[in-house]
Amino acid sequence: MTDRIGKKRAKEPNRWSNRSNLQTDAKRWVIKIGSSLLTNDGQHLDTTAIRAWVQQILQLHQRGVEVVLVSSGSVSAGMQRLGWTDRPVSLKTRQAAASVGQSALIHTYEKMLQECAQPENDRLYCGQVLLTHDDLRTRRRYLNARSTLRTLLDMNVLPIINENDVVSYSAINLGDNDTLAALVSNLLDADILVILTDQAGLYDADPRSHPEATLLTEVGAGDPMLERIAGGGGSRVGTGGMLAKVRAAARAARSGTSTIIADGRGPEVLPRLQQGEAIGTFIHARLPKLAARKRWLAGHLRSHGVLHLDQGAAQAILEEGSSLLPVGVIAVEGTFRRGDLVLCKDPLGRDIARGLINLDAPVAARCCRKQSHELADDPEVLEDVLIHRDNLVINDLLL
Ligand SMILES: Nc1ncnc2c1ncn2[C@@H]1O[C@H](COP(=O)(O)OP(=O)(O)O)[C@@H](O)[C@H]1O
Ligand SMILES: N[C@@H](CCC(=O)OP(=O)(O)O)C(=O)O
Repeated sequence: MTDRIGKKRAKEPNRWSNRSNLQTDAKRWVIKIGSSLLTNDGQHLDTTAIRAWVQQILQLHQRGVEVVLVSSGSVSAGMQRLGWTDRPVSLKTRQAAASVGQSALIHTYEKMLQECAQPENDRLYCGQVLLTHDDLRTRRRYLNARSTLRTLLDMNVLPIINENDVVSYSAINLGDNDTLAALVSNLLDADILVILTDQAGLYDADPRSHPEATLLTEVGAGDPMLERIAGGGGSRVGTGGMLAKVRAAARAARSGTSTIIADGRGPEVLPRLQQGEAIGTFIHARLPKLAARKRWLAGHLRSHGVLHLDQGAAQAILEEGSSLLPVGVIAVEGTFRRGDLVLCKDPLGRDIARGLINLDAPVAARCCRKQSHELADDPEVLEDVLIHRDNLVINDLLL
């Protein structure tokens, strides 16, 4: 198995972008810290380790990196507070432990952020975000979650995300936070997803049962080989295991986000990654972010409205790759909302493009034919571009 992977890897690095550059250039990071790492024996939060990660996150912040933290640990923290020694198995006891533990978990992060703050730097506050499966599947809630997270980032706040274990029930819960972290990476178009765990990265076999296993340094997301070597479920404490991490990397790659799996106990692991060091396993997204986004858009079947374009606007988006401005739109149809997919038609009624619109339908309707300066005083006109070119996919058949 090692040989097969070895041969493949020997050919592949040329096809991939330089990992060191990707790491140093990444401006928005989603960092996931798993249960196995956060706890001592699965029972207590390891506050010394949490302090070290908080210090590292503060360093990233100082270097202009936006960080979103996905942190497990609520069940373990709850066990600690409740004096339980065995991990709860029934859904209701697990939910109860999570309820008690989540506040302890956030309290620990807040305390560490306060203790590690440097007087010369602005204080970094954290905001708790608990998400369920439904929040990410339902378009409206998805957009709300995205907008809240973006606002927190704009306000320079560290969002700390966990699954809302108290209301998630087994049939629909995400289960492991690797999946949640990948979905959040898609939601926010993260530049990089860093999954910190209790191993140095992804090995060609489970290092617990195969001490001779070799660490893989660079692989491609979605390679079926990875699922085979990633073994089954997680450790005694963790939920998803390496398999969930490999699948999360494939999911993150859909938005062009590459993933790093690394040892969370490694000294200064986050700042060193940010400086481009080759630590852990780098899972390349293969497609650049913009191409991944456009592919996702192209596959999005359901449109919520239509924009009728004049000839100038049709030409500008088809031939010059421009964004769509309100001045080139003659009329709008449909009851779409900001963030929905809409079709663009030219004066002959042909579907020439599809894209994500920046305004709700009534606001878009009153912007038609108007120049940007005519819209400057309208508080509901949140953007002067109707569809940004990065969110626009042209109908190739017409070119
Ligand atoms: N190929 C592999 N490489 C590395 N670890 C593996 C592999 N296959 C299975 N594992 C196991 O996955 C565990 C990490 O997953 P998990 O316990 O869910 O961690 P976390 O709580 O950090 O999400 C490791 O401790 C390791 O035993
Ligand atoms: N939401 C749960 C975490 C679930 C879990 O263990 O996930 P993971 O750390 O990915 O193995 C908690 O906070 O305890």
